[in-house]
Amino acid sequence: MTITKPAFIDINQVSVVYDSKKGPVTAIEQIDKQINQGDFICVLGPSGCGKSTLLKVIAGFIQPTKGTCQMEDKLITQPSWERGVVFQDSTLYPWMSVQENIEYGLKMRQVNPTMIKERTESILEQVGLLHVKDAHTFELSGGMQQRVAVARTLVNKPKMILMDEPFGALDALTRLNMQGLTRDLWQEEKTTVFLITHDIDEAMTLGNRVWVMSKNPGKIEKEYQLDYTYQALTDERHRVSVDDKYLTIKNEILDIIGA
Ligand SMILES: Nc1ncnc2c1ncn2[C@@H]1O[C@H](COP(=O)(O)OP(=O)(O)OP(=O)(O)O)[C@@H](O)[C@H]1O
Repeated sequence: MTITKPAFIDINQVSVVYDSKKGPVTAIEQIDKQINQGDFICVLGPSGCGKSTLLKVIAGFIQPTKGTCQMEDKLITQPSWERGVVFQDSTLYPWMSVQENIEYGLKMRQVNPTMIKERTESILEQVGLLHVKDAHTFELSGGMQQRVAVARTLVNKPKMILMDEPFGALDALTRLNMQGLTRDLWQEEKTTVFLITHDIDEAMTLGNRVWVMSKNPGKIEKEYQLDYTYQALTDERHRVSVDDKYLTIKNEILDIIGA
């Protein structure tokens, strides 16, 4: 008898229909996908195709109208620290220092104080914020604030991190730095990442799997399994070589999303 391990995340025939003033809106329809532990999934698609809706189902913020979403064989029915979420404009607490913002979730969960101290120092170092740990978050640049948001999520040691256009508001250079940091943390922490972006290069150079969605109804049109992110991990300057295959896939994606 073969015993098959349950998928880490099992998105099983999920549809979400919102009620709106103009009537029901089908945001996503019959999405059927599995995510493996350790995957870095990047999701691309035109505006309104249901990317954030899918993230909210996995995070447990909303329930599917049809179908189910499970994590390690357990139905996802509510948000959990096991699935940390980072938004483009993650709100930090302005009256708290960087360190206090990061510690807050652990304190709420009544984690032991020695462990809180150890984990917070370690994550501050990993994201390069140790030198500003006592600063207020409003004193930091946008890129640094996003580092705090990522650190605040990772300090909980979530099994999965869900990111909704996390670098959308950052300038090009800061964005590149944050992409590199996210890739390194994914590798170091062996976590699972689900990241929504509008940037095809970002998706192709970060994800080991790229899901491309189309709209009306929102569904996953195509999946690419890529190894550019592993190339970047081993390259001294964290770059990937843009080969013919890369350009062909990028053009295919552009065609699917109708850009
Ligand atoms: N709470 C809601 N009530 C009604 N309709 C909604 C709600 N949230 C989203 N929608 C609709 O569902 C569809 C999918 O929205 P969603 O935000 O998931 O798309 P998206 O791909 O993330 O878009 P974007 O790239 O612009 O952020 C859209 O038509 C949107 O207007």
